[in-house]
Amino acid sequence: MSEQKVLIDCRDAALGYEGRPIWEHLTFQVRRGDYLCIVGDNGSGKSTLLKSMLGLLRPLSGEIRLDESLRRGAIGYLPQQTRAQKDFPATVSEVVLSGFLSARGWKFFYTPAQKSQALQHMGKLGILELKDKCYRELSGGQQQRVLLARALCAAGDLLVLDEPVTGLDPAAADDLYRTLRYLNRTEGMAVVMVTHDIRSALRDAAAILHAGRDQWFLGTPREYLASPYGKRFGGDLS
Ligand SMILES: Nc1ncnc2c1ncn2[C@@H]1O[C@H](COP(=O)(O)OP(=O)(O)OP(=O)(O)O)[C@@H](O)[C@H]1O
Repeated sequence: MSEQKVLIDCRDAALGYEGRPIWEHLTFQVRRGDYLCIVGDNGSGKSTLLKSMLGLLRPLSGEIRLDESLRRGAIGYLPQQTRAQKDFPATVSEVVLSGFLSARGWKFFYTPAQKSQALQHMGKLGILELKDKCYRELSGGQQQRVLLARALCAAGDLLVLDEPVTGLDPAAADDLYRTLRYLNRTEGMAVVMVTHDIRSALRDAAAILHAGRDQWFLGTPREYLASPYGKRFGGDLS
């Protein structure tokens, strides 16, 4: 068992709306350096869980406890992109820097430290040369990198991603996964990702949480493949 700091501690939680639970008796932890993929059919409750993890939806019972830094807003969140966002008329730098908005408080300008951090994140994600370009003129893969750099500005130890490769071609998707592996393995960031890409979940995740209609399953990729949920995919880990 990892000795890393616990970021999210979910204990016997029931999650849902108007008193009707979608998840029941949900218990799991996310620690620094974890890589958790949340999978399951459409409508099975994945977004409901993300909203609860982000503190946007209160559990019906039980509790989801967030580490102090997360409660102060240090969560890098990459939401599903809407069409309107794809057409956002701002430069790449402006979009990346907006990741600091919640930390900026009453100030009107970004601090030199924030500007330099934003440049570092852009460098790390290979988009530095795009910094003065207009966001809406970029490819889908480049846009996701910009949004990831933006999420890193807000992130402390945790990145939360909602179907991040939707609409990307296989090469761009692989690029994004490689970057996430780097952030996870080299920088120790915890990654929590909702995904329909079961192959990448089996390859990269340390744990898979399956949202089922009546019950959920949590285990390693190997345990998942041996479970009734994973057997459906009939794949292997090679
Ligand atoms: N605000 C809400 N109020 C009431 N019910 C909701 C609300 N949001 C979602 N639901 C219901 O909760 C259930 C789970 O929805 P959720 O969006 O969490 O599923 P999902 O697994 O993320 O689906 P998808 O893969 O399609 O994104 C669905 O039956 C949905 O209709």
